[in-house]
Amino acid sequence: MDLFNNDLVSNILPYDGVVNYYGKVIAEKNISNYYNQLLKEISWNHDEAIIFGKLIITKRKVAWYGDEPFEYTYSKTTKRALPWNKVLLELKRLVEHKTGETYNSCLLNLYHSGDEGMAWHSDAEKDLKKLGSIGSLSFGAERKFSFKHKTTNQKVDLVLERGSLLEMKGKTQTHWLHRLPPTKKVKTPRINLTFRTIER
Ligand SMILES: O=C(O)CCC(=O)C(=O)O
Ligand SMILES: [Fe+2]
Repeated sequence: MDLFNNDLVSNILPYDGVVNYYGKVIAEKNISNYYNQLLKEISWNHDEAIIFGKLIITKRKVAWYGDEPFEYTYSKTTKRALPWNKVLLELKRLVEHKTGETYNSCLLNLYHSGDEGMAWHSDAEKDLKKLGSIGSLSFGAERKFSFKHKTTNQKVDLVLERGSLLEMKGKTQTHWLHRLPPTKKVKTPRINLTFRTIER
């Protein structure tokens, strides 16, 4: 059943990487339960970043979970992973089942409204598995998500539906940036989970 479904999932990038959009992978009746559970049971905190030497506190909230208390450094600040809880382990298994990959950590983002987004970046920190898979689950408000090629500037946009799974792998992070653009149209929160593999 899942193998059959996977055959229908195709790469949305034209070249230089693989991004598979699986659409909704969670039963409609369970999507809002997961959203509420994540809102309640995740240890959400405002993110800190150092940009041009200045400490910035983001409006969006983040959390970081993993197999071990991994330290994860990005935007020049270091975070330590919390141990998995039940809902995250359940979602990790679901993503692993769909993509056929394994993950040992998860970065979560809570965007309170369309005012909050994430600027152009690629996920290529030195501790992340090279060319590894990143599995991205979305809950709450539907938002546009964009890719931009680093040299050709070609753009690819899609809408990340509630309960959907997006997978980025191969050379995607080498050649493409991605972002969650802010939007005036969205007034409600969105939760995103990116399952990743940290290597030491
Ligand atoms: O919110 C999203 O959909 C993606 C977030 C993201 O790109 C990241 O956490 O690296
Ligand atoms: Fe990212």
